[in-house]
Formats: sequence, structure tokens, C-alpha cells
Amino acid sequence: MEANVNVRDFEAAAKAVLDPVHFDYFASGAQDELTVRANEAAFRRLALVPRILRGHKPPRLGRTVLGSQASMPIMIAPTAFHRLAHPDGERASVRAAAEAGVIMIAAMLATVAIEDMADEARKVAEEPVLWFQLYLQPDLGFTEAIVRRAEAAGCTALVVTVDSPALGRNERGDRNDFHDLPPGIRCENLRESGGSVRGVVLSPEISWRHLDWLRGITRLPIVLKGVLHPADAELAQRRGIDAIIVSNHGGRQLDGTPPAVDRLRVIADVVGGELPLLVDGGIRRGTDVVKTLALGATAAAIGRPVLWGLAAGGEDGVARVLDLLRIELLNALTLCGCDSVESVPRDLVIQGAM
Ligand SMILES: Cc1cc2nc3c(=O)[nH]c(=O)nc-3n(C[C@H](O)[C@H](O)[C@H](O)COP(=O)(O)O)c2cc1C
Ligand SMILES: CC(C)CC(=O)C(=O)O
Repeated sequence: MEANVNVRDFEAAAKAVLDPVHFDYFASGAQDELTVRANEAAFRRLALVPRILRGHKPPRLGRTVLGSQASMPIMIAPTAFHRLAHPDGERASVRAAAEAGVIMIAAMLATVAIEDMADEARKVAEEPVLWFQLYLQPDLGFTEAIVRRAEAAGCTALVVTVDSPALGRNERGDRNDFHDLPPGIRCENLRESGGSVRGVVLSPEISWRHLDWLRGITRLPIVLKGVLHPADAELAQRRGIDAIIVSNHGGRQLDGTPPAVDRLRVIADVVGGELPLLVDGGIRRGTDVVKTLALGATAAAIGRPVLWGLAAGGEDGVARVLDLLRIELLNALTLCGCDSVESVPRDLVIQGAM
């Protein structure tokens, strides 16, 4: 594990150990994967302009996100099927997150039940922070039951994925004929309905009305994941949504959507300061995180890097990925002349290709 000195090394290590079909599932995006590549490329078009001689102590990385205390402004984005990466699956990732004081968003399509994830997290931390990601199902009875499970397990926010009125067209998956989970692995949050991923409905009929309904049945903060248009961010704010995640689902839904970090800037101009903004997509470096903070994010989330760490080394692999990003973030903030994650100025970032 120590031989991997950055997130990219973990990608290579994951590729070396994973079944190529499963590696493809994690790595791939929709159609031509334009957006997958654009997410990362966008960070290369943002340059950091550090300040000098600021005479401060080492930067403080802690951040409060929706009332939850996090050790750093890096969160774990919800990703499905961790047991495809490692036999311990989400048990390993949630332990690494809890140990590191990192907020983890558990996927509805997890291969370990949310109750078991919460138990696992509490073995290593007193107050682990676990949020729950939801695909709103047209069957509201089913949706309510799963919300109750998340609440009972101690999740402190609901993350509703809103960029999925249909499943994106994944051609690597089609070529590999990867459409269901192997025997012995199932979606443990869906076990009442058989645990098959085919039971999940991604419906274009889901609308703001469903969000109003959700608001009415739970007191948990509601986060919308997958917002790219500033008008939707404004609607979310008016509807009493508690935070949004600016995201194009890691390029896995609509190919041709713009890089998430570019939309962060646009959305921050409209609702920044009023609605907490999170972002995910293409974050691979501590410097990437600093760029998102400068552009108005409260925190940034990582998807694939966690899966790479998990594949390469289970809990230790995820722990190392989080640790590397923490070290990089600390180093980047110090070099930028910032004394905390709260004090990253907007003018730290300029447009500039490299
Ligand atoms: C393998 C994989 C599975 C994912 N599963 C989900 C999911 O079940 N629900 C969801 O809202 N987002 C899901 N996502 C999207 C992530 O939450 C996140 O938006 C994306 O991975 C961020 O980009 P990054 O991988 O470049 O960090 C998934 C992403 C990947 C790579
Ligand atoms: C099975 C999918 C709906 C899970 C997902 O969101 C993804 O793979 O991006």
C-alpha cells in the first residue's frame, strides 16, 4: 500500500487486481465518456495563485457540513456495489471513513445493509457520520420504508440523486454484458424485494412533488445530488432543500454534460452563501479540492478513488487514499497561504490551462 503515493497509483493497482469487467464498471461512463474525461480535464484548466508571507500556523482542515463535523472537506460520494471491489465491500469503506472522520454517503445500492454499515462505523468511531443516498422510487411505500431504515440506522442526511430519470447508456457494460451482480452479492438495502439491482426503478416521472412528499415524511436534511443548472439550484433553495451536490454523476448519466467544477462556479454565483454547495467529479488531488473550495464548495466528494483504494487494499487501501488526499490538501493549503479551509479566497483560482 505504501508504494502507492497518489490516487493515480491506486487506479493502476486496482486495475491490476480487479476482474476487467468490474474495473470497467467502476471506470466507465456513459457513451463516449466525454464527461468522464472532462471532469478531470477541467481541473487542469484552473490555476492556483498562492499568496506569500502570510505567517500562519499549519492550516486547519476540519469542516462542519450540514451540522456534521468532518475532519476535512473531503467526503465519500455514494457508489454502488463495493463488494465487487473487495469481499468486505462497504464494511471496509465505512470503517476507513469513520476512522478518518470523513463523511460517507452510503449508496442505496450498497452490497452491505445500511444497518450493518452503521454498526461497523461505530466500532471504530464514537460519532461516525453516515448519510444515505436515495433513488426516489415511484413506489412511495417502498421509498418510505427505506428512509425509515436509514433514519433508524442513524444516518444524518438524505442525499436524493436527481440526475437519473433513466439509466445512462453504458457501452462498456453492454460490451461486457454486465447487467447484474454475480451470485452471492446483492443489494442488501433491497433485500425485501429480492436484492436484485433490476428491482430499482429510475423513472422520468419523479418530480419536485416527490421532494415535497419526502420533506413531509422526514426531518432529516435533504441534499439534492446531480444539480447542474443554476435555475434548478434556485428552485431547490426555494423548496427548502438543505444542500446540493453539483455533479454529473461522474459522467455516467448524460454524456456531454459540462464538468462539475465548472458548474460549481456558475451555481455558486447564484445561490452561493445561501445554500451549502458540495461537488463531485474528477477530484484526484488535494489541489483539486482547494480549487473547489475557492469556487464556493463547502466540501468535495470522491467516487472512484475510494473504489480503487478498496480494490487495491480493502479497508487499508481506502484509509490510505483518504490519508494521501489529506496530506495533499494540507500541503496545498499551506503552499497557497491559507490557514484553514474556511479561508480559501475566490481569487486563489484563475482560468489557466496547464
Ligand atoms: C461505480 C460507480 C457507482 C456509482 N453509483 C452511484 C449510486 O449508486 N448513486 C449515486 O447517486 N451516484 C453513484 N455514482 C456517482 C458518484 O456518486 C459520483 O457522483 C461520481 O463517482 C463522482 O465522480 P468521480 O468518480 O470522478 O469522483 C457512482 C459512481 C461510480 C463510479
Ligand atoms: C446501478 C446504477 C444505478 C448505479 C449507479 O448510479 C452508477 O453505476 O452510476
